[in-house]
Amino acid sequence: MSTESTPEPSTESSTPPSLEPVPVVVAIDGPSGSGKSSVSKAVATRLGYGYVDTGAMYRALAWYCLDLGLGLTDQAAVAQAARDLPLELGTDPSAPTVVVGGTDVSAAIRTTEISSRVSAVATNLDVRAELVRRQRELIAAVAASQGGVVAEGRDLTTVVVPDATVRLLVTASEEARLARRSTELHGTADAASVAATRDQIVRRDKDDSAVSQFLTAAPGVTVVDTSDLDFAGSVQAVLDEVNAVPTTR
Ligand SMILES: Nc1ncnc2c1ncn2[C@@H]1O[C@H](COP(=O)(O)OP(=O)(O)OP(=O)(O)O)[C@@H](O)[C@H]1O
Ligand SMILES: Nc1ccn([C@H]2C[C@H](O)[C@@H](COP(=O)(O)O)O2)c(=O)n1
Repeated sequence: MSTESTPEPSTESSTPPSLEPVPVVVAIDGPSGSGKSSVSKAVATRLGYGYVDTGAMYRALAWYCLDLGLGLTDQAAVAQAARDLPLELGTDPSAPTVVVGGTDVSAAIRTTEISSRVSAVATNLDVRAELVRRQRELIAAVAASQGGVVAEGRDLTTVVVPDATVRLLVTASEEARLARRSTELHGTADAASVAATRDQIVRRDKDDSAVSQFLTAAPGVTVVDTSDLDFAGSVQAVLDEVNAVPTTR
């Protein structure tokens, strides 16, 4: 007779497998002056994520082309410059930096000259192909290394990372956007200052919207309208959207 005992049925409880965090990609688009850059930086800081400012890449290219003496409407030369662009983008949301060929151009790319001329390079489709390729690589690397990334611009939700964890269109009325940019540039939103700001908001959005959808939300993209929110309220509205999405698998 065998002395071996019959194995008891397993008494293990049916504990669910532990959930692993997945790298989070928050994609934010919006028109000029909607507050997407400042809100994205604040959200990334709060969440401990990296920050990718894709507009800074188009601005850096415009700066590089002007520094080389290229005409921004010379499509082939500007596209070649995009492929050659020696760009390093710092992704710390509390101190994002933009370096081209060893020169820190973080401030130089924010001048009125670059703001008013950058659409000429951003509407060059060969430029977009090259910069979108670089943006996808950078976003994936930052998300993997930091657990999450907030990336913002005009075509993140539709072209660059349409499969992002969270897809938002941060917008505001034209009146609110003009007032914000006017206050930022001139310290006031009086009629003369707002009029002087129109090119940077209205004309630029018209030009940029010829190649990207950021005036209306694409299917699956959530609109965050900040027209009646203060800055802290805008940050909280975006955080609420991010926190509503499961980030484990
Ligand atoms: N409720 C608000 N939400 C967000 N930003 C606000 C708000 N009120 C004022 N601002 C200010 O609006 C200005 C414009 O914001 P920001 O530069 O982030 O816009 P943007 O959408 O990134 O513009 P652009 O695409 O032209 O760079 C900033 O000075 C910001 O502090
Ligand atoms: N994903 C992007 C980001 C930016 N642009 C264009 C739009 C602007 O004219 C320019 C600079 O952007 P900003 O720094 O003002 O946000 O680049 C784009 O076409 N696509």
